[in-house]
Amino acid sequence: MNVSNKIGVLLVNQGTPDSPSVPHVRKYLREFLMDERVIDLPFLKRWPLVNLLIAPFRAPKSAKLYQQVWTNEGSPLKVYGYRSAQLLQDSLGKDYVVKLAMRYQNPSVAQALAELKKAGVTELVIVPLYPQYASATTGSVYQKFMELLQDWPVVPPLRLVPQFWEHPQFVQAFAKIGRKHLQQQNYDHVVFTYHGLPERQLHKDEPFKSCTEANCQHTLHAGNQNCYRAQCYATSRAIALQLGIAEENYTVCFQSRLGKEPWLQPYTEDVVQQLAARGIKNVLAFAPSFVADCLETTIEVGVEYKELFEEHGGEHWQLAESLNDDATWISCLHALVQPHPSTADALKAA
Ligand SMILES: C=CC1=C(C)c2cc3[nH]c(cc4nc(cc5[nH]c(cc1n2)c(C)c5CCC(=O)O)C(CCC(=O)O)=C4C)c(C)c3C=C
Ligand SMILES: [Fe+2]
Ligand SMILES: [Fe+2]
Repeated sequence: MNVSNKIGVLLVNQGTPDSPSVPHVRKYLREFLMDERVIDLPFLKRWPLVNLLIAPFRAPKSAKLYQQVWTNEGSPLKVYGYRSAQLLQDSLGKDYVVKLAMRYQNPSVAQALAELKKAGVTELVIVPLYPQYASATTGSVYQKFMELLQDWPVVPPLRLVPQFWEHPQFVQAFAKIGRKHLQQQNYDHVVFTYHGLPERQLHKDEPFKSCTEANCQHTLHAGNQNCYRAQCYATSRAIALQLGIAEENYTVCFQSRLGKEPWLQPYTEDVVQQLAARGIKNVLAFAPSFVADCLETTIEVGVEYKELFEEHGGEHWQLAESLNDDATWISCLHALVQPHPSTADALKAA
């Protein structure tokens, strides 16, 4: 019998509002922040915090920022997501069906999975688009899938792609973008700024109780290999090594803090001011926890930190653009989906 296998590939990113209007941004924030892995408080504390405090007050401010990044095609995160999905589809060929999903809002994970089911896929590969593991991101995507697959009478062979910060093509893709900037201009310093997390979230999975800033900053070992902070430092080391940037010429920091409790430190806003105070004039900033430009890169890093740097005496602050639809990044995605010949290829060869 001739069995034709089709492999469904789902690229999943964080999500973005359907439009930059206040009601759509509020709806997005509510869904996002009510995820227990994002705000890891009991429901009775999380619900009023999100629905009565954060979403109503943050939505109008965030909507104004979303209006600044919005393009004719929509939110950049989604536009680059669709482009990457199409390029990956072209690269993988007809034995694969590639879809994009957003963990929050649209296209929803449920909708994308239903489309893959309709397309008759017999295997699934889930690719959370987060280079470093965090419970709030990769963990949440995995959980969502496991919930949705509960309704499938036949659960197909499934592969959950893990964090990929050390994948050679991921590192090369960022290094290539950095090299282009370093050839155009002299920089005194490089900043690697990562999306932050509440510090407390790191200590939920520490079998060896070894997660400390000093420890995670320098080593990645069995005890902290799943630690987001340790992976962020390791990502920076890998990119810096490719670019020949010495340790004293770069700084790792964490952005986007929400609320009053301690998040991962050093905070990017403090680092920006300290660098300017040290007389650093030209900075190249990478944001390698994102694979596509979005509000958090274009506005927060590219506009807000730039203004802060200049206010404190800095002269030139440049955001290195994200991977977006870069060819090396698409080959990284291809390798993540197909690390070795697929079942379909093996069947064809037999
Ligand atoms: C408790 C709050 C938050 C945690 C924890 C968090 C983790 C986290 N987020 C990303 C990637 C993205 N975040 C984006 C937007 C965004 N993030 C938060 C809050 C937390 N994130 C908010 C409130 C928002 C909305 C924007 C705003 O109001 O500031 C986005 C999407 C940006 C877009 O253009 O739509 C991404 C992507 C990571 C990688 C991460 C933990 C590692
Ligand atoms: Fe976020
Ligand atoms: Fe750690």
